[in-house]
Amino acid sequence: MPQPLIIAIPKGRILDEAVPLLRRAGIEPEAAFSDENSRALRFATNQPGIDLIRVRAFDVATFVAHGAAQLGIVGSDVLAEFDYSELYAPVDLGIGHCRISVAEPAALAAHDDPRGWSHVRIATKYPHVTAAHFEARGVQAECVKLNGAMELAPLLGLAPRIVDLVSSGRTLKENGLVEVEVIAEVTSRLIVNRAAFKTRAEIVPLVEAFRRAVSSPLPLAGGAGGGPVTMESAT
Ligand SMILES: Nc1ncnc2c1ncn2[C@@H]1O[C@H](COP(=O)(O)OP(=O)(O)OP(=O)(O)O)[C@@H](O)[C@H]1O
Ligand SMILES: O=P(O)(O)OC[C@H]1O[C@H](OP(=O)(O)OP(=O)(O)O)[C@H](O)[C@@H]1O
Repeated sequence: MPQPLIIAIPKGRILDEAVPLLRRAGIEPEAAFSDENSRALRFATNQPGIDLIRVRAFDVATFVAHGAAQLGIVGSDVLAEFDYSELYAPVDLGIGHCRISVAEPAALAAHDDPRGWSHVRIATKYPHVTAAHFEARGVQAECVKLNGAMELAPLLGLAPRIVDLVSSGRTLKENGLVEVEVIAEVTSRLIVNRAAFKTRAEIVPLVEAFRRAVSSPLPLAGGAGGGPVTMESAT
């Protein structure tokens, strides 16, 4: 009996959108998976051949790239920051919509001209994405790495600008910042470890089940062809 496939799921805000998608792909996690009070990190599912782990968003990519998990769900922001060659991202899951943007205080933006920048100091959780974005147009970016609450940096003089995720824009607004450039649109992707994809035959139908789950807004009926994957049908 092969080891169960492990799918890494981020425990932050993507979790709520990921659970219905997992269900539509035929994967029903045990009850503790959606229980915020549970301290467990690895969970069984209705499929004996599939387990889930709940980890931090950035760590999903690390677990899957190193083969500790075979599949995962992760934002394209994280993929862009790490650029792991061991990862294959076959399905855009259409969840976790946001964008990665440059923002600065409204007062600075009022007289700022991004075309005149030659050097910028930026507080961000995404130093590689930030450096690559500015380098592409000949601007040197000096990054101060933060793991959250980037919006505080301009207010407290840590860096005049930030690069962070923006969705409704509420966080920027409530901290007196405005978006001045969009670097990239972000959605969550299904990722697969490339070596596992070649050696574990059951991954192909699982990827197809996710593809169908994205294109079908309703729970998929069981049965051959359009139904959710089972480990029996997958092998
Ligand atoms: N405001 C948002 N709207 C939509 N999607 C978002 C938003 N913020 C983050 N995301 C997506 O959700 C992923 C996880 O973000 P989240 O904010 O849950 O992580 P986090 O809590 O900062 O991570 P951690 O605490 O684990 O370091 C991001 O990588 C991104 O793809
Ligand atoms: O445009 P909005 O809809 O306000 O969303 C943007 C906020 O969402 C994310 O933070 P999150 O709430 O996940 O907190 P964290 O990054 O500090 O963990 C992001 O880092 C922004 O702060």
